[in-house]
Amino acid sequence: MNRHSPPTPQLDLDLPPPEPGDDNALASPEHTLALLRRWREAGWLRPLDLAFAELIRNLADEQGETVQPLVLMLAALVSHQVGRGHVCLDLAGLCTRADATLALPPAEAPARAGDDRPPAPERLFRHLSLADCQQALAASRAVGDGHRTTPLVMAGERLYLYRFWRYEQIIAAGIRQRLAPVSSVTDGQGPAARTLAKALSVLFPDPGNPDYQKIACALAARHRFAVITGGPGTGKTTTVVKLLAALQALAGEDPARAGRKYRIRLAAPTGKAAARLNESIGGRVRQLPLAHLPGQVTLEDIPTQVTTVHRLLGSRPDSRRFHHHRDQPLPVDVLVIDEASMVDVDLMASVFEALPPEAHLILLGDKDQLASVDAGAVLGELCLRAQHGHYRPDTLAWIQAVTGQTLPDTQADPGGRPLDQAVAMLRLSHRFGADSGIGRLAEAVNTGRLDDHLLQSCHDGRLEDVIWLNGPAPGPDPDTTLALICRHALDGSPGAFRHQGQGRHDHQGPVPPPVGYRHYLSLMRAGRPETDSPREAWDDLARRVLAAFNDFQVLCALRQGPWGVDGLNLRIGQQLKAAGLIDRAEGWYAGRPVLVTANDYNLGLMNGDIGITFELPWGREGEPVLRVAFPAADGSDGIRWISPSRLQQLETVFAMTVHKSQGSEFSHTCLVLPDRLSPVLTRELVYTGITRARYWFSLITGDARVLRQAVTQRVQRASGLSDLLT
Ligand SMILES: Nc1ncnc2c1ncn2[C@@H]1O[C@H](COP(=O)(O)OP(=O)(O)OP(=O)(O)O)[C@@H](O)[C@H]1O
Repeated sequence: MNRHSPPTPQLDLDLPPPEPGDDNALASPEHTLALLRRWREAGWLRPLDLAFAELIRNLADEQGETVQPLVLMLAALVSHQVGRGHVCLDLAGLCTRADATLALPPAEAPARAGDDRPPAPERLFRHLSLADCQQALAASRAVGDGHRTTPLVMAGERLYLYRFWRYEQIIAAGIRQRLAPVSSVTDGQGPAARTLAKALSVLFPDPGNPDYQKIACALAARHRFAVITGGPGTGKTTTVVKLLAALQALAGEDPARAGRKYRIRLAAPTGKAAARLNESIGGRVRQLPLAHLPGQVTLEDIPTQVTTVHRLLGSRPDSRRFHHHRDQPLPVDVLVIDEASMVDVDLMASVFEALPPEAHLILLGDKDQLASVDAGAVLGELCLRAQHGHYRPDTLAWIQAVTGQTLPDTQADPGGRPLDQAVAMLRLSHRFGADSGIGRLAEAVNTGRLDDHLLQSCHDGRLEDVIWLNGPAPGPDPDTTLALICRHALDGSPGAFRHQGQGRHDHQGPVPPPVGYRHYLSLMRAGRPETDSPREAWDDLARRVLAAFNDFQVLCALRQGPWGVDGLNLRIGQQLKAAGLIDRAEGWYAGRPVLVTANDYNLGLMNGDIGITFELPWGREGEPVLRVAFPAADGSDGIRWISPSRLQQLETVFAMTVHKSQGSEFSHTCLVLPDRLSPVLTRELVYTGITRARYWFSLITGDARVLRQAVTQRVQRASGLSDLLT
C-alpha cells in the first residue's frame, strides 16, 4: 500500500443482513468480485465486464486506494450496459428498477436449481439509493467528470465508460456548432434566401400542402447540421437529391465562392445500404431541372456515387483509428449519410471528428427503425421530438418566406430547441398508397395500434400485398409451422395472396408476383453459359442471380434455436435439397447464399455484403470449381469472384436476422416470429422487418400472441445525447 495515499473512506451503507445466497456482496471488494464471477459463470455478464471491474480494483491497489465494493459493482454493470447497446448506465433507473434497467438475469438464462442461481442485482439495489451510488463513485479515483481521463465518468445520474462519454461529447459539440443558422440565408428576404427560394420553386414546381419535402430542403439548407427522417417511401432520397441541387445553386450564386461548388460526398453505414442508394440516386439526379436553377448547376455538381462511411473515413486494418480525423479532415463541404439509424455513437463521433468545422452534415433515416447494433441510438434520439415539429416562430416565418409553406399550428412551439429547428420529418409515403397492406401494417405496428380487423385482413387475403400465412388463431405444433416456413421459402406462396399475386401495378408499372428461393436457383441453372463461355457471360449470370436473390428473403428475430437463423438456415437448405434445387445443404455448394459478418479489408468485403456460390469451369483443364460472386465494391455493376477458402467470417443467408437486414430491401420479405416472447422482440424490430418489403410481405408466427406482445416492447437505450442538446 502506498503510504502517501489516504485510504478512501468507506461509505456507511445501510445494507440489509445477508440473505441466503448473496453473501452480502458489497461487504468487501472480494465479496463483490465473487458475486460478479457468479454472474459471469451464469452467463449473465460478459468476461469483459468482469475483467473491467477487476481492472478498476487493480488500478486502485496500485494507487494504494481502497476501492468501494459498490464502485466495482457499478463498473461491471456499466460495461454490461454498453454490451447491450446502452451508451451509459442509468444510475437512477438502477436504484428504482434494477431488473428492468439491467435485464439481469437475462430472460433466456437457463433455470437452475434453487440455491444454485446467483442473487439478482435487484436484491442489492433495492436497498441503495441514487445518492449512495453517486457518493461511492465521487470518492473513487477511477471516476471523474471527464476533464481528465479516468476509466469511468459520472455525469449526473449517468455513469459512462470514458470512451463513450467522449463520443457523446464529440457528437453533441459537432451538432451544436452547426446549429446556428447559416448566416447568409438567415435573413429570409436577403439575396441568398431569395436564391434558395427560387431554387426550391424550380425543384418543387407543384408543391403539396404542406409539402414536407420542400420544407425539409429549406430547413436543411438553413443549418450546417440537419436530420431528414421518414418512413419507407416518404421520399428521403428524392428530397436529398433536390436539397443537393439547391445547395449547389446557393454555392454557385455565392460571391464569396466565386463559382466554386460544394464538394459533396454520399455515404451509408453498410455496403448494402450504399449500393441501394447508388441504384436509386443516379436516375433522380438526371431528372433534376438543372437548366432552370440559379447558380449554373450542372450534372457533375451532384454526385451519384455512394460509399460506406468506413471507406469514406479511411478505415485501417486492425485499428480503431481512421485515416481522416481532426488533424486530417475529410475534403468535403457537404456530407450526406443515409440509413443513419444504423450508425452507432463510436462511428458518429468519428464522422464529426473527421468533418471540417464548416462542413454540412445531413443525416437521413427512419427514426422508428431498430437502432444500431453497437451502442447508441443516435438518430432515434435526435428525432425524439420530430413528430410534433417544435418549430419556433422565427423558423416558421423563415419557412414561409423561403418556401411559401405554412405548417399546421400543431408543429409550432415558441419554446422549441435549437435542434428541433434542424429536424424535418417526411410524413407521406409515396410508395405505399392508403390501401397498401404493408403501409397500414407498418403504421399500426409503429403506433402500437394493431387492431383485430387489420390482423384478420392480413390472414384473409383481403390485403393485396400482405399475407399472414398461419393467421391470428393459436398455432399448431412448432414442427408444423417450421415446415410451413420451409415450403413458403421454396416458392413464396403466390397462391396465398389475393389474385395469386397477379395483375398488380404500382406507379412504376407492373409488379412481379411473389417468389421464393426457387426463383434464383432456377435462374442459376437455366441461365448457365456454355463451359467455354468468356468471363463476361458468367458475370452477367451472377448479376442476374444476385438481383433475383434480392426478390425474396426470410427474416427472423433470433439467432439461435429452431426459430433463429441457425435453425432456419439448416431447415430451408434441406427443403431446397429435397426439391432438387441444391446438391447439398451443408458446407460449400453451388447456390449457397452467404452473408459476410465482419469487414475484411484485404478482400474489400464489408459486414453485410451478400454473395452467391457458383460452380464454374475455371479449374485446371476446365475442372469445376466453386467461387462466390459478390457485387463490385465500387458501385459499378462489376462482379468479384472469390474462392470460398479465402472467406473467413460468413454465414448462410436463407434466413437473416432483422438486425442484419437494416439498410436492405427485398421484393418479398417473410418475417418469422418465434413461439415465445424474448427481450429482442420489440416494436422497432417488427416495424423494421415489415418495412424491408417492397412489394410483398408474408408473416409466419410460432405463436400469434407474440406479435401483439412484441409490439408493446420498446427499445430503450440509456444515453445523455438528448440532454446535451437541450
Ligand atoms: N413528392 C413526390 N411525389 C410523387 N412521388 C414521389 C414523391 N417523392 C417521392 N416519390 C416517389 O416515391 C418513391 C419513394 O421515394 P424515395 O425513394 O425518395 O423514398 P425514400 O424515403 O428514400 O425510400 P426508402 O424507403 O427506400 O428509403 C419513389 O418512386 C419516388 O419517385
